[in-house]
Amino acid sequence: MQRAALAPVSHQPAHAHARIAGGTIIRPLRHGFRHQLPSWRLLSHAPETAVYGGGGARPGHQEAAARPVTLATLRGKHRRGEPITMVTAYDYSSAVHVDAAGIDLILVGDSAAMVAHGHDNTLPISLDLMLEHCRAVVRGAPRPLIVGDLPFGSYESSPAQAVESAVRLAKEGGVDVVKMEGGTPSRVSAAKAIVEAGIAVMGHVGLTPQAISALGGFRAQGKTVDSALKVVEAAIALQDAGCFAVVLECVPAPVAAAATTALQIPTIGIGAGPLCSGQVLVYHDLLGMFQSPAHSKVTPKFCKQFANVGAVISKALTEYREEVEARSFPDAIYTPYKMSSADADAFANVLQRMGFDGPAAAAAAAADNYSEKLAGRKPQEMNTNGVLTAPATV
Ligand SMILES: Nc1nc(=O)c2c([nH]1)NC[C@@H]1CN(c3ccc(C(=O)N[C@@H](CCC(=O)O)C(=O)O)cc3)CN21
Ligand SMILES: CC(C)C(=O)C(=O)O
Repeated sequence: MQRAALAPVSHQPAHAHARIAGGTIIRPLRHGFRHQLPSWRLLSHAPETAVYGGGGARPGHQEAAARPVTLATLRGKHRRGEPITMVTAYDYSSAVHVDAAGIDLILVGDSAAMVAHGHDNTLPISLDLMLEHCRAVVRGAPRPLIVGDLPFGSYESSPAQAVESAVRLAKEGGVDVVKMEGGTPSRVSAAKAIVEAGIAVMGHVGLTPQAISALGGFRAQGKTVDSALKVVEAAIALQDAGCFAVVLECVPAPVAAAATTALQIPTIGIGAGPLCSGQVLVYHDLLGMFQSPAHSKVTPKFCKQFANVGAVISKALTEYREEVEARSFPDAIYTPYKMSSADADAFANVLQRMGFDGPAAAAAAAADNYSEKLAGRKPQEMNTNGVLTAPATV
């Protein structure tokens, strides 16, 4: 599939990895792997209709026509003043939904520690666990650019440690780019080292949740002149280090506006107001996944709930429980595997001859209701042991 857009070769180090080859933008990491390892060719057991495992990238599949988002796509949007969209995802099914919604970027965020694993903050998640989340998301979303979050403890010690961890996210996690928190000189050096290693970096300033200990909680940043200047300066330093974009988290709108105007690269806001180049929200927050009073207390107030998915899930689960308890599920429609009545009779006879009278009677009674001769007809009432209590009526 020939991709149409041709990006100008950038002078910026962060963009250097979007190579041009024969008029086609090659995504060096995730899509590079896909082209080397086409699962539908190498796996003889892959069904013709394979969907899991990246069916979307398969030639001839309708989604193969969709052009994957690249750094060049983002640069184009930013140049034209078009907002950039980003959402977190942590697993295959959420990634499928985010891809289908046409979102530009997926962040496999370390917020997974909280929303997927139930921790109170983002510190506990390991690089190995982040890699599992990244791999699942990559399989679900062939179109968006995928950002892997460097977790706490995986990049602070040295630029070498940062490069090592970023390489693992790209190589083992299959992500396109990485994100790291902070704009102090040591973080800027780490960002520069990762970019020089050939992996594009998204910066993250303002509220950096991995610094919860030093910040004294999930607190908005940049609310005084000094701290506002620090946020903007950190963003500029990250740009100079070669970052292709910067997340601005929990800062007042004037701070975000100043940073967005000062930078040549896009800013992605969360709790930073509308004057950013793009926006990001946590998947579970925007869907309204957590409804309990305890959870709504820790849902940031900047988050709009675009749906009430948690209520839909709770209702469905409750109805399922009630129907199983009432033995109204599964009924005949959801009991699809049929035995011929001849086989069912023979089966009951064999059981009886072996001395299993109870099981023989149960099999015969079930055959009256669920064998092929009555396929699709209404099941009979069962007693509390799950045994049919009346012969089938037509
Ligand atoms: N579900 C979820 N959504 C997020 O946006 C998110 C996470 N988890 N985990 C990682 C970080 C932590 N984030 C947070 C968490 C809490 C507040 C919060 O409670 N903020 C206060 C305001 C604090 C202040 O005024 O200084 C609020 O009431 O919104 C903000 C950002 C954003 N990120
Ligand atoms: C809140 C966003 C920006 C993030 O870093 C995460 O989800 O981990």
